[in-house]
Amino acid sequence: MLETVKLSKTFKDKKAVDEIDLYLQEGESVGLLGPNGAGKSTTISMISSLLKPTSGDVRLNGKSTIKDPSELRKVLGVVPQEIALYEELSALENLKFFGKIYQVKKDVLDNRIQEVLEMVGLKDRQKELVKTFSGGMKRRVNIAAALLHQPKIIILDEPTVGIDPQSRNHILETVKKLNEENGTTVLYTSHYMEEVEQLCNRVYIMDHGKVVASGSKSELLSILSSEDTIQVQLSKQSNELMKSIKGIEYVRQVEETNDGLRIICKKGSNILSDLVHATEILGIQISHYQVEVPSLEDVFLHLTGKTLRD
Ligand SMILES: Nc1ncnc2c1ncn2[C@@H]1O[C@H](COP(=O)(O)OP(=O)(O)OP(=O)(O)O)[C@@H](O)[C@H]1O
Repeated sequence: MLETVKLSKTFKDKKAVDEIDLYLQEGESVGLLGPNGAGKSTTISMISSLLKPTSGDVRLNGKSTIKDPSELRKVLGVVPQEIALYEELSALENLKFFGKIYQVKKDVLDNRIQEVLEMVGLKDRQKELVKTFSGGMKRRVNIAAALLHQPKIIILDEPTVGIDPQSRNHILETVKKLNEENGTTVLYTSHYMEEVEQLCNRVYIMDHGKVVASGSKSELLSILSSEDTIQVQLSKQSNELMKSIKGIEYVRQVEETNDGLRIICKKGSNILSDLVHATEILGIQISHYQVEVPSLEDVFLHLTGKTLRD
């Protein structure tokens, strides 16, 4: 349906997006994950025809949207990171204004505004001025505006950053419903792995302008199937123990935790007996030992060396 082909953007000498190939199939909900500066917003701006790529293409049903974005504009709704609303107008007045911009027909606009207000849970607040709204409520008005022309595809750029939990839940539920009940195709960028796990059936992980991995959750988790992550609680912390564990050839990474160590090592290795041996020499007791079930967050850390909130 919608795809990017070797999509790239360079700002002066900075390659913000580097030959990205993404695709969205009709009815899918796809996550775009990456740390700050990975290139997510730049990618989204190019997909939405708000920013011209340095090279590469964006295609809707095989046709370039860079040469002619008119078809894309009809079927795409974009919720940008920045709130773009008139503070001195009510939610209703803002939506009337956006309805005109999106060229929603006059005879259906009033009904459509009520529908989208219902979707984002702001029907009973529609007459209040936007300047009196919380950040989360403003973002919900933004989402409502992007939905006015009944887009087949919606792109949301980190819609839940810095907002109250009630609005966050509303937004997540709205996006889920849009995808599952209305069949709207969704591209959702986020720092929050759990949101993407909840909402999306496929994920792209971006870092330094490139896609470093993509696939369903189970496909991404299989990246880690060659490794075990082990949490150990110890009677005391010891640099010497860290050093000795780090020195074992099948150990890939060791981190200190609040009460012990987190060890990433080759699957099926003999870490328990080596650990027992090393702690005994140093007079340290192991109070708990657990092999972790990996999460997408672990995959992300493995691929980028960063946590999502870095
Ligand atoms: N207009 C611009 N001029 C120069 N550099 C830019 C511009 N826009 C983005 N960049 C740079 O491009 C890189 C990618 O930025 P982008 O905003 O796309 O990342 P992001 O993944 O969306 O990050 P965040 O999660 O912080 O929004 C960053 O290094 C950023 O500083």
